[in-house]
Amino acid sequence: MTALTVTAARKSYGAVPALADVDLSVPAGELAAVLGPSGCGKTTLLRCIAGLERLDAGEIRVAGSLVAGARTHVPAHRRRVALVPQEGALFPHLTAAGNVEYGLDRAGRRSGRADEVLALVGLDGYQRRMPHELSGGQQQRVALARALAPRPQLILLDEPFSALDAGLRASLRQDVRAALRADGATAVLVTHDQAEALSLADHVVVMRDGKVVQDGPPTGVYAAPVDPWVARFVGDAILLPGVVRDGRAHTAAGEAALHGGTGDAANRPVTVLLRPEQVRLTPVEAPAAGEATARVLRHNFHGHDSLTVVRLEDGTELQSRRLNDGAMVGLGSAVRVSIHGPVLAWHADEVSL
Ligand SMILES: Nc1ncnc2c1ncn2[C@@H]1O[C@H](COP(=O)(O)OP(=O)(O)OP(=O)(O)O)[C@@H](O)[C@H]1O
Repeated sequence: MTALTVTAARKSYGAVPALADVDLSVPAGELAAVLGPSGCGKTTLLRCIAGLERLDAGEIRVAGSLVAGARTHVPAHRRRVALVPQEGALFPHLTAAGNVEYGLDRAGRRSGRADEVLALVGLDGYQRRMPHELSGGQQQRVALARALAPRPQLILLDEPFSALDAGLRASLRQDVRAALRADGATAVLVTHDQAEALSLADHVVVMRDGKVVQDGPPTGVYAAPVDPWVARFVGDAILLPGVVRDGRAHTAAGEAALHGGTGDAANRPVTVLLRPEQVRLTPVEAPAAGEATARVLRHNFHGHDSLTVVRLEDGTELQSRRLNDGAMVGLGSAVRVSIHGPVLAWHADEVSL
C-alpha cells in the first residue's frame, strides 16, 4: 500500500515557486529522505503534507485518502500525520512519559503504549525525567516516541538531527531508523545532509528549485545521478572532459568502461563522472619514457579514510579516496593513475555544470 502520494503539487509565496509540480510516492513501512539545498522547498513540502500550508494546485493522499486537493484541505489534526520538528519542542512542564502520552486517548494511555515507544527509542527507565534533565539527543528520542505513540499513518521528520553534534547524530540516526522499522512506521525525512539521506533512507528524493530531479534507492542515486549537479550534491564528484571510443570513456586520468548515461555515441565529447574511490594510485619509482604520471599534491585526512589530491601532467587535479591503513604516498612523489570500475558520461554539450 502507498502511505503517501503527492501529485503535481504546487505552492508559491508571492513570485517564489517553492513547489513546482512535485510528485512523490512513499510505500507503507518505508523511509523516504527528501534531500536538497537550502531554499529548494523541502520544508514547504513537509508543511503541505502535514496540513500546515495549503497547496495552490495538485493533490496529497495519505493512506489513499485525499487530504489536500482543489476543493479539499483536511486540517492538520485530522490527517493522522505526525511532525517531528528540528528541535523536539517538548512540553517543558511534562515528564518524558507525559509528553509521549499527550497525544493518546485514555485507552491509549492505559495500554502501556508510552512505555512501549520509549523502550523502542532506547529510553526505558526515563519515564519520569523532565525535558531539562535530558540531553539534546534524548529529547529528540522523546519527540520521536511522542510522534510514534498514536500510530500515525505517516511521520514527518524535519532535519531532526541538525542541532546535535556529529557523533551523537550518527548513533541517533541508526536508532531512529531501527525504531521506525520496529514500529512499522512510514516516514519522510527532510535533510540537506547527503550522508544522512544515503545512510538512512529506503529511497532518496533529490529536490532542486522546487522540483524533484531524481527519486530512487540510495545506491542508484549515488551510482547513476541524472546529471552532474545531482552527482556533486550526493557525494564527492570528479567531472572530467573526455571522448567515447569503442564503448569506453577516455580521459586525462585514463580510460574506463561506460556505465550508462548518454555518452555512448562514438567520438563525441563527453563529461565523465568519477568518484574519488574509483581513482587508484600506484607509486612509480622511475616512470618509463612517455608514461603518464601524476604528482601527489596533498592528503586530506578524514580519520577512517583520506583524500589524496594529485595533479596530472596536463594540470588536471584529481582526488583519490582510500582507507587509512598506515601507508601514504609521500608528497611530491610520482604515481600512476588508474580508474577502477565503470564510469558515467554525459554528452558535454547536454550538461549544465
Ligand atoms: N512563509 C514564506 N513566505 C515567503 N517565502 C517563503 C516562505 N516560506 C518559504 N519561502 C520561500 O520558499 C522557498 C522554499 O523554502 P523552504 O523553507 O521550503 O526551503 P528548504 O528547502 O526547506 O530550505 P532550508 O533547508 O533552508 O530549510 C525559499 O525560496 C523560501 O525563501
